[in-house]
Amino acid sequence: MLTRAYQHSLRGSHLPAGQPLLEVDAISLRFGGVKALRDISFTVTEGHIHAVIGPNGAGKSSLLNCISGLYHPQEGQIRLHSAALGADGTPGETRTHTLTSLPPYKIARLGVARSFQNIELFHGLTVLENLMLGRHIHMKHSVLKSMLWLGPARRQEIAHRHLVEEVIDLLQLQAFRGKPVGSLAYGIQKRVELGRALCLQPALLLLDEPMAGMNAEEKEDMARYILDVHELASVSVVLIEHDMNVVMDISDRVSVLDFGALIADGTPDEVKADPGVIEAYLGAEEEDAEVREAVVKMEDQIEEEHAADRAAAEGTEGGNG
Ligand SMILES: Nc1ncnc2c1ncn2[C@@H]1O[C@H](COP(=O)(O)OP(=O)(O)OP(=O)(O)O)[C@@H](O)[C@H]1O
Repeated sequence: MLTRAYQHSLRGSHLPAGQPLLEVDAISLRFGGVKALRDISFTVTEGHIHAVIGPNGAGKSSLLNCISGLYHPQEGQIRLHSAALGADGTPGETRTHTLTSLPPYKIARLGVARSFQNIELFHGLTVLENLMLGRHIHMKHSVLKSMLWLGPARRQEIAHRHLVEEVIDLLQLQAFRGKPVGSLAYGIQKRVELGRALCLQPALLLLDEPMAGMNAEEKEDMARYILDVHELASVSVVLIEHDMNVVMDISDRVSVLDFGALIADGTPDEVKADPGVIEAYLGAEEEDAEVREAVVKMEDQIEEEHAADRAAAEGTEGGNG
């Protein structure tokens, strides 16, 4: 819940809602003989939560890595649209940036912020320090000088602190502000990671499985925070998720990957009813069930062998006594 009115906009884009923000246009990515992405096209709309879902190995993280510049697809283009802010505060001239050939830091400067599947925070630093590091792109003075309170760096730090405090408030991190990130529960660390990406004032927020490894209650909390980021801060989000049920309630649009191909792209209701999607997910579930069954059988066998060993050892001890 909001506790006060916010002064800073956390949204880095000035495009009107409903316009194309990110266009993924016929991208293909190969690793040697592995085709991780095959001719993928879809559009992310300004103001949307756009989920990309798919079973393990479908290509979701590869796609996110292409958008954020960690991977460069061999074919196709990814374009980001932006608008300058006019003097009267309304959106001005629009520009298109081709991301496909840019390095990650330039893509981040254009306002594309991301969180990672495995938490990538500084575990020895506090929540506040980690969030301040999320502001580095907007800082003229180094973070080190700011931490040392030197001259103009101090004024800069105060301005950035205001924004960071609003992120802390939005994500209800007040109780953890001064604690080292490494000492916090996993679910809170994931929230701090979301906060750090938000501190960039992103035009587009890329979240890579923000609910991975969480129990049902933690997943529900995280979904609530993502909705708050979207509704209260109006930030557009691309959300990668493995679990179809988690994203259906909060997404405006869903793209489904399977074996590197886009098998569906539509509203949650359209995607849920798509026979190809149902088959891909049922297939994956059946495979999971087969693996689980094999593991149970193996564990039973190991247990039987241990029991036989123990019985033999007891028999030997009895004989010696
Ligand atoms: N750096 C890499 N080198 C070689 N192969 C890779 C690399 N990254 C991904 N792949 C391969 O590309 C395919 C897609 O993997 P990716 O991690 O994108 O899938 P995913 O949908 O994110 O899976 P998960 O849900 O398990 O995270 C897989 O076959 C994977 O082994």
